[in-house]
Amino acid sequence: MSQSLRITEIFHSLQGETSRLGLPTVFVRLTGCPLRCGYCDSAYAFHGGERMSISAILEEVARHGTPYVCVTGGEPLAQAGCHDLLKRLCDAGFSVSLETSGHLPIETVDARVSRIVDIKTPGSGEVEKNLWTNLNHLGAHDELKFVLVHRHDYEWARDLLLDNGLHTLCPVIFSPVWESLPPRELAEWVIADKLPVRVQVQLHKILWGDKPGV
Ligand SMILES: C[S@@+](CC[C@H](N)C(=O)[O-])C[C@H]1O[C@@H](n2cnc3c(N)ncnc32)[C@H](O)[C@@H]1O
Ligand SMILES: Nc1nc2[nH]cc(C(=O)O)c2c(=O)[nH]1
Ligand code: SF4
Ligand SMILES: [Mg+2]
Repeated sequence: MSQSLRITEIFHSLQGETSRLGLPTVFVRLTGCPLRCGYCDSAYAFHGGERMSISAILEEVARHGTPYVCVTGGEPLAQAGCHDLLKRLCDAGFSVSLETSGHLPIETVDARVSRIVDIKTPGSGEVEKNLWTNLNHLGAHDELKFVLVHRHDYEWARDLLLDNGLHTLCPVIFSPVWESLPPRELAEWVIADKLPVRVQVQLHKILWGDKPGV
């Protein structure tokens, strides 16, 4: 039997995060996640979904006719078939990014994929799940991301960044939790501390609000 993955949704939108911000992109959201971040905007992907073969996923992605694909979830790497899916998307010529929680090993991901690796903060409730050895496998086309709940998260992330020179590994994003940490406050903290990070607000939520499929 050919390999299948559990899929919550496949949709076409503008990339709302990372250095690919604003690019028309097809999103493949895999079902299931072993973490429970308090702020998660994708909890509808924890359960359910529909089994799809990798060929059927590729067909659906290709139907949208755009070169950029973002594989997300849920936690995509929690499904064994994710590695094959990423490889097949790259083989088909797509420019692929992966959103991952940083809880599972990233070194086995196809080298052509741009890996966006969250570092979970104390405010997420999942800080103890960070797999710190992932930091040894980052390259220039990957990105590290901190999603921040409050000032304490900011100071924790800032100190971790500066103590370990994380910005020398790959670009680093600081993003406020939507409608929790005011983006302007985060912007002013980063300016005051002259941090070598990119402050980013989720573009798709500014455009369409916080809902599935955008
Ligand atoms: C839904 S997660 C899926 C991928 C993976 N499980 C992870 O956590 O990276 C995709 C991205 O959305 C971020 N995110 C989730 N809820 C958010 C919220 N309420 N505000 C801002 N970013 C959020 C996550 O931190 C992560 O960077
Ligand atoms: N437009 C849009 N951009 C995104 N970038 C990462 C997303 C995600 O949920 O991982 C996402 C999403 O859900 N929508
Ligand atoms: S790891 Fe990602 S999908 Fe899972 S709960 Fe956290 S933000 Fe949501
Ligand atoms: Mg999202």
